Parts: sequence; C-alpha cells; structure tokens
Amino acid sequence: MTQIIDGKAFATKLRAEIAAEVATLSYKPGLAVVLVGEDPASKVYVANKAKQTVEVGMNSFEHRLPADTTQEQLLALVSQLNADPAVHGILVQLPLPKHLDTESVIATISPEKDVDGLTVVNAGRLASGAEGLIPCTPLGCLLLLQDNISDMTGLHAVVIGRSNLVGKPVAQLLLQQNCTVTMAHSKTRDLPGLCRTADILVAAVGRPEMVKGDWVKPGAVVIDVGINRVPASEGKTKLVGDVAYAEAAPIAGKITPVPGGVGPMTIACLLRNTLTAAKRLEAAR
Ligand SMILES: Nc1nc(=O)c2c([nH]1)NC[C@@H]1CN(c3ccc(C(=O)N[C@@H](CCC(=O)O)C(=O)O)cc3)C=[N+]21
Ligand SMILES: [Mg+2]
Repeated sequence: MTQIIDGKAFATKLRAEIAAEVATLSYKPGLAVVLVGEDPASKVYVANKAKQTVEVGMNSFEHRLPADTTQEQLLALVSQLNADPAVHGILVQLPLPKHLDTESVIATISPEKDVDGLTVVNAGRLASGAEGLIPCTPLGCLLLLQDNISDMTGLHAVVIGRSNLVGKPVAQLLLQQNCTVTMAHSKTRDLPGLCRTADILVAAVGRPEMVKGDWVKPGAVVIDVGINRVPASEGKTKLVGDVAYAEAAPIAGKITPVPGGVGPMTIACLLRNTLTAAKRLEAAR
C-alpha cells in the first residue's frame, strides 16, 4: 500500500525536459565543477555530474586541484570562472580540505552563477521570496513533494537537520507551500514524539537509519535526504538513508528510497539551475 517515490525516474524525466530546452538555445550552457583533493566518494559524484551534464547537451568544465591547493589559488580559479562567459554555473564540491576557508570560497562565487544556491545573496533571496538560485537537494525534495501532494496547505512539515545546504532551505520552500514548518535538530526535545505529528517528514541529518518506524505518523510522506555509506556483509559497503527504511516504509503513505530517491534529483536540479542561470546571464548580455 505504501507508495515508493521513484526519484530516479523523476530525475530522468527532468533531464529529458532540460535536454529538450537546451537543444533550442543558440548557445551551450556551461557548468564548472571544482574538486579539491582526492576524496573517493566526491570523485564519484563529480564523474556522475560531468556525464549527465554532457548528456543534456551542456558543456562540463572539470577542475581537479591537488589536496594542498592554497586558498589564494582556489579563489583565483573561482574568480576566473566568474569572468568566463562560457561558464554559467559554478559548483565547488564540499567538503573542502580543512586548511581551506569554505565560507570565503563560497562568498567569492558570483551569485548569478551560484548553482548550489549557497551564497548569502541566494540564501537571502530564498528567505525573502525573491527570484534566485535554490540549493539543488532542497529543490529536488520540493519537486518530489509537489509531484506527490496536490496541495501542501496547512500540512505539518517537520525538517530534521538545520544545515545551510539542506535543512534551512527545505524549510523555506515548505513555508512557501503554506506548510506549518517545524525545524528539528540534535537539541530538540522528544524528537520521536515531534516526528509523529508530521504529515511531511524530511530527514537531513546524515546519521544512518536514525529515524525509526515508530517515529512516523501512519500515512505520512517521508523524504529521506541521507546518503550514508555503511559496512555491509563480506567487507562490502551499502548506501542507507537517515530513515530506517524497512521499519518506516510500511507505516508511511509515501517514502523515498536510498539510493534512487533524492540523490538523483540533486544532480537533475543542478542541471536545471545551470539552465536557469544560463538563460538569465545570456538575457542580460
Ligand atoms: N557543493 C556541493 N553540492 C552538492 O550538492 C554536493 C556536494 N557539494 N558534495 C557532495 C554532496 C553529495 N551529493 C550527491 C548528489 C547526488 C547523489 C546521487 O545521485 N546518489 C544516487 C546514487 C549514489 C551511489 O550509488 O553512490 C542515489 O542516491 O540514488 C549523491 C550525492 C551532492 N553533494
Ligand atoms: Mg546541492
């Protein structure tokens, strides 16, 4: 009876729509991805992003820098990408190596090319309801929810996690949908009891299978943003979300799986943001 929300299929459809629109343009949108260091998980994401960028007809500019790159070198690259008319979107893969100052790197990205929606300018635009660029994972969550709930007005949404990348922007987007939004975090009292009042439960904490089955209100829509690699049998690893899926799925009305839920939507929304940024930048030329 529980409906599994197929983010992989939705993302495939979204990428096809993006490709169709890109094909009508007189220029090629370009996405620059900057990866500092050798984190193996990050390298896989960067490779996936590059492949899908090219598949929708955009240019992909990959910049792989050594782990000992200096702050000055990284800022110089971002400035060069800001000034490059072939680059419409800039993504600096996070987390950066510890010796680098993430905040000042993000602050250097031109807000009009900030396809991650991480600059203060884009966060402020989102908070004040102005047009900007919305972080990819939150945008992916919103699109999945809109596809599955015809009207969110008055629904109680509980967002677990308060990061700038996911929790805070998800809460802003759900507020715009007229949800009653509660932001929960590690200091929240009686988190299980609070979650049981949620019509929409968004888990974005980065803790494997933290949300148990009895935290879920029967029939609730559960969006699992977590992507945690954990040990499996025979020395292998597997991906699990922030929700204990086997317990929660029979109780939920609808639920996103991991993998195949929010993850694929994140990359599709990155491409969508690149298209949005390209259209705005080219119209302003
Ligand atoms: N500036 C920045 N922006 C990001 O958006 C960002 C980042 N840094 N650093 C790393 C994280 C991680 N991330 C993922 C995106 C897609 C999948 C994805 O497509 N996952 C698939 C499969 C994953 C697999 O099988 O390994 C799935 O969930 O089905 C995963 C992870 C974006 N991130
Ligand atoms: Mg993102």
